[in-house]
Amino acid sequence: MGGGPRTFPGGLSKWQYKQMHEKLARQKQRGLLRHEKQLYLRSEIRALADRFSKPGAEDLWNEDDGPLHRAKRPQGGQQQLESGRPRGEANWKDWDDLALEQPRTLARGKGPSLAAFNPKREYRAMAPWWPPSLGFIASKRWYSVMSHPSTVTWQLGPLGARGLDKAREETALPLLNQERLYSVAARRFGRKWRPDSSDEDEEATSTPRRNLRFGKFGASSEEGSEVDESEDTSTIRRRWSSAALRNCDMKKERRVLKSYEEENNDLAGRIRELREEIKNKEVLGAERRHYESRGESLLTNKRFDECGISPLTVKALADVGYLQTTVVQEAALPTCLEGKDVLVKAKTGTGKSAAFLLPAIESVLNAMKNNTNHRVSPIFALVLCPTRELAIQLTAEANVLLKHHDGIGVQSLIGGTRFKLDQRRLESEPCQILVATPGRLLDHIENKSSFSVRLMGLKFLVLDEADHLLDLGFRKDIEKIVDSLPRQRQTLLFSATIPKEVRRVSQLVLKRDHVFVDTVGLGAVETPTKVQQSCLVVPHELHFHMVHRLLREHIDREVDYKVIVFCTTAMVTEFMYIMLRDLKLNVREIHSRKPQLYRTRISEEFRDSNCLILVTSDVSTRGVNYPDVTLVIQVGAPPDREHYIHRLGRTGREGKSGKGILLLAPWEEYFLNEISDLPIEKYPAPDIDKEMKQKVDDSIKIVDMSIKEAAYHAWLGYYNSIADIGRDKTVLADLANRFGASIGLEKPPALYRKTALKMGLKDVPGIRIRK
Ligand SMILES: Nc1ncnc2c1ncn2[C@@H]1O[C@H](COP(=O)(O)OP(=O)(O)OP(=O)(O)O)[C@@H](O)[C@H]1O
Repeated sequence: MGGGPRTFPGGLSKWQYKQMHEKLARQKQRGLLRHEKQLYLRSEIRALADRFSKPGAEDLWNEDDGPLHRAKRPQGGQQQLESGRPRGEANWKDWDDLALEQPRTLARGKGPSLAAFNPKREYRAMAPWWPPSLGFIASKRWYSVMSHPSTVTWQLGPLGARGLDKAREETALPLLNQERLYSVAARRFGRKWRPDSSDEDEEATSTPRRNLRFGKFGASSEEGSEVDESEDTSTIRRRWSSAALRNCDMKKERRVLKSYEEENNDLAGRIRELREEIKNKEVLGAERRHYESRGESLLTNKRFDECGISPLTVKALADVGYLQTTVVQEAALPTCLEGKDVLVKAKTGTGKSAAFLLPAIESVLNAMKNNTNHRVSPIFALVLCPTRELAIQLTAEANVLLKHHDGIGVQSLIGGTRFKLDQRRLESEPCQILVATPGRLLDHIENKSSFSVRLMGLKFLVLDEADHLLDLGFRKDIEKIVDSLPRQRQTLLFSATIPKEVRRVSQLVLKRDHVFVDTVGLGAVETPTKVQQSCLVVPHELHFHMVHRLLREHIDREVDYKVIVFCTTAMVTEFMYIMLRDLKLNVREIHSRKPQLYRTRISEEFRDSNCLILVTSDVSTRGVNYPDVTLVIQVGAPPDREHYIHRLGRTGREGKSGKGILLLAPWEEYFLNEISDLPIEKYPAPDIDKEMKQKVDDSIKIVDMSIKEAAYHAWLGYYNSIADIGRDKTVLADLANRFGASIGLEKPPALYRKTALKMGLKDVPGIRIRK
C-alpha cells in the first residue's frame, strides 16, 4: 500500500504531521522575513544617524535645535587669530578663511577644497566664543580646557561678568583654542595609515584605528578634512546638502531660522544653564573629592542588600566580601535596574564591572521568568569588550556572582580559540550571559544561524570600554553586531574615559533618553588620586637602560613589588622581555604575538603573584584587573590621552596607592600637552653608571637578530602613525635608525617596497628598500 508509517511522533496522523511541518515552515519563513525587515530598517536608521553625525550636520545636534546661523566673525578675534597662527599649520587656517569667503563657489580642482564646506570649522572660526555646551564646536581639546576648574572660571567669568558683547571681544581664549584645535588637527591629519604596529588587540582588524578615530562622526573638523582632501566639489556639495538633511530630516516641525539677536538671547540662556550645570557638577565633584581625601576606599554606605538585586546575588557578593557598593555602583545601579539605557564614566579600578554585571544578572532573571519560548534557549545578556584577557576576567567575575543561581550560565567567545569548540560549548552548556570580543562574536553571528536566533532573545547589552569599542577600529564590527540584535533591549556603556565624540556616537547604540552617569565630574582629575604620576625624559637610546634602572630601584624599595611595563608594540615588548629576562629580573610577557593559552596562563599567574614584572603591549591597557600593582612604567609616547589614563589605571585600583612613570624621549615631549591637566611631576633622572650600562648592552646583544629587525619595523610603523612624529619622514627615518643602532642593528633592516609606499617612506633618506 505504501505511504509510509500510519502514525508519526507524538501520535499524530500523517496529515496532522504534514500540517504541523507546513506550519513550522511558514513560521520560520515569517521569522526570516521579520528579521530581514528589521535589518533593513536598522540600516536605514543607521544611514540617517550617519547623516546626523556627518560634518556639516552639526546644527542638528544643537540643543536649541535651531539651524546654524552664520554669525559675523568678530574683527579683533580674526586679527589675533591670524597673528597667533601656529607655525607650519598655516594651510589649515587658510582653508578656513577660504571657506569663509567663498563657501559655495570653489571650482573643481581649484585650491584646497577640503575645508570649504565644513561649516563646523567655518563656524568655529567665525564665532569662537560660542560655548561648547552648544554641541558641535566642543572638540575634545576645547572640552578639556573647559573641564579644568581654573579655566572654567576664566572662560565663563568674563562671559558672566561683562555680558555677551564683551565676551565676543574676548579674543585670548579663541586664540588659545584655535591653536590647540589646529595642533590636534595636524596630529590627526598625518595618521593616514597604520601598519602592524598596533598591538591593542587583534579583534579590531578591519580599520586602522587611531588615524581614523571618529573620522566619520568626529567633532573636530580636522578629521573631516582628511577625507575632504581627495574629494571633488560635487562630493562636497553632497556633504553640504546632507547637512540640511532635506527630506531625510525626521523632525516634525520645521526649524525656523533665528535672527542673530535671537541666537544671542538663546546663547545667554544657555550660558546661564551651563554655569548652573558646572556648579552642580562641582558640588558633586567636591563630595567625591572629599571621599577620596579621607584616604578611604571608594566604598559607600549603601549595602548591596538595599539595591534591589536578587538575594542569591547578594549572597554571592557577601561570599567574596562585597557588602557595600562603590561610588560608581551606587550611582549607576538604580538607573540600570530601572531598565534605562545608561552611559557611565568612572575612574579605573572603581568597580565598574560589577556595576554592569549585577543589572545583567537581574535582567536575565526577569527574562527567564517571562520566557515562554522553550525551543531555543536565548542569550539574554551580551557583554562586549575589546580584549580577550578582559573577556576572560569578566566571565570569571560573572561566574562568581552567579554562584547561587542554578541554571544560569555565562560563557565567553574570544579569538584565538577553536571555533568548533566554542560552538559545541555554547550548545551544550547553559549560556544566558555571553561575554565576547567583537571579532569572534561576529564570526559566530555570520556563520551560525542558530546562534543568531539565540541572540534574537537578547534583552541586555553592555559595551565595556565603550569609547574604544565605538572607535573606528571596532565601529564596523559593533554596528554589524548591533544590527543583528533586537532593538527592544537595554544598553549600557561603561568606560573610564568618555571623550566628547563618544557621547555623540553613543547615540547609535543608546536610546535618545539615556542617562549619563559621571562619577568623575567635570573639572576633576580623571586618574586615581592616590597614584603618584611622574614623567622622565631621556634620549630614546637609553630607554632600555633606564627601564632596567627604574625596575632595580623599585625592587629595592618595595618588598612586594608588582610592576607592569607598557611598550609601544608587540615586537618591542618581546625585545624588552628577552633583555630583562637576561638581566635576571623576574619577568613575564603578554602581547598579541603570543598564543592565547600562553596569554591566559601568564595573565593568571600575574594576577595571583607578587614580586613579578609584566612586560606587555596594549592588550593589557584596558580593564584587566591585576590587584596590587605597585608601579606602571609606560615606555614611549602612548598613542593618545586615553591610552595613558587606562594604562596608568592598572595601578591604584580600589582606592589603593600606586606609582606611574612615563618614560619619554625629548622628541616625544609633545605628548605632555595632551595630559597637561593631570598631576604629573618631573622624575629626577637617575644615574646609569658604566657597569650597569655595559650589563644592559650585553643583554641587548643576546637578543636574536630577527627579533631586533621586527622590533625596528614595528617601532617605525608605530611612530609613523603618530602625526607629531610621522609628519617629517626624514626625521622619522633618522630616529628609527638611531633606535635600530641602540638595539644593536648595524644597519637599518630593509622594508618591502609596498610597505614603504604605504607608509610614505619610499625614497626617504635612511630608509632601505628590499631588492
Ligand atoms: N563593592 C565592592 N566591594 C569591594 N571590592 C569591589 C567592589 N566592587 C568592585 N570591587 C573590586 O574592585 C576592583 C576593581 O574593579 P573593576 O575591575 O570592576 O574596576 P573597573 O572600574 O572596571 O576598572 P577599569 O576601568 O580598569 O576597567 C576589583 O578587584 C573588584 O573586585
